[in-house]
Amino acid sequence: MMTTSTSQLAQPNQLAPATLAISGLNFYYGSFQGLKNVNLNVYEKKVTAFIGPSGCGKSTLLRTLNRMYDLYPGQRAEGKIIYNGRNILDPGQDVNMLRAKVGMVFQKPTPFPMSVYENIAFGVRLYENLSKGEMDERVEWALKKAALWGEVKDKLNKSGLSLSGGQQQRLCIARGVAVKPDVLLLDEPTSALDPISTVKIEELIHELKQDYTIAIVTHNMQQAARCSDYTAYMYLGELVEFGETDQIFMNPAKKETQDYITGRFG
Ligand SMILES: Nc1ncnc2c1ncn2[C@@H]1O[C@H](COP(=O)(O)OP(=O)(O)OP(=O)(O)O)[C@@H](O)[C@H]1O
Repeated sequence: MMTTSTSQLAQPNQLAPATLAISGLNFYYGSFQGLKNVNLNVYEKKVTAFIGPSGCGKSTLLRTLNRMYDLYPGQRAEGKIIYNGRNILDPGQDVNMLRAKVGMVFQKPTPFPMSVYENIAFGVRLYENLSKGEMDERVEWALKKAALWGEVKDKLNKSGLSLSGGQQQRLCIARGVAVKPDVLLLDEPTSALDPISTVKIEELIHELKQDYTIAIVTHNMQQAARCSDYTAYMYLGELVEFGETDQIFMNPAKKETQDYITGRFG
């Protein structure tokens, strides 16, 4: 069993190396502090779930991991997020390259208003110069990785917006995978989807973790329990407890975690 404090974090027995090692992370929306001294490892080819009540900072934490917040004035992060030996919060970090390596899928499916094929090819062209044949192969590969190829192989020239919500979300995952990232950040990826699409995405997460490190924000505790290897419970911008998912759900070290996962919170 593992316990944590926000100042000094014991990590689980390390079966996998940390792809992202977060330490002393503070985040500010102007003068409001959204994250307080967060320490956490996101382990390679594992799924890490961020859970906690609304407003606790789950999405904020996820958005620091590829510096998505940089797009918004007044938002800033302090501390360390070590990826490939470098602190990605350093001003010298190439954020476009970072976002290719640490891709993000949002709550609502956000396909570009272009064909299924172009939805994938567009991002690849930003980073690589592929021939038509190579691009065709990459598009097919990404759609297969996202378990969507069978459903769209005859609709590659149709608009991405013509797909169902669940298919659109898998298209967004394919788009993220196509640029060959190391990490996929999933921000409540099934909250806008029906139960069948949700099961498909959860199965897909299980497949994808063979190749990618995954961090997922979810409100759905069953989903966290089903999909993740590690779970981080957050409250008011602090990391309350982090550990292996089985331990967090079956034997949490902190009463606050226990209250939340058993529905006694609030
Ligand atoms: N753009 C913003 N400007 C100011 N404060 C913000 C902004 N976005 C979020 N916050 C605040 O930061 C805190 C954390 O928000 P965040 O969205 O990370 O929470 P969350 O745990 O993901 O919540 P939810 O489950 O409701 O999506 C909240 O108090 C929120 O009000």
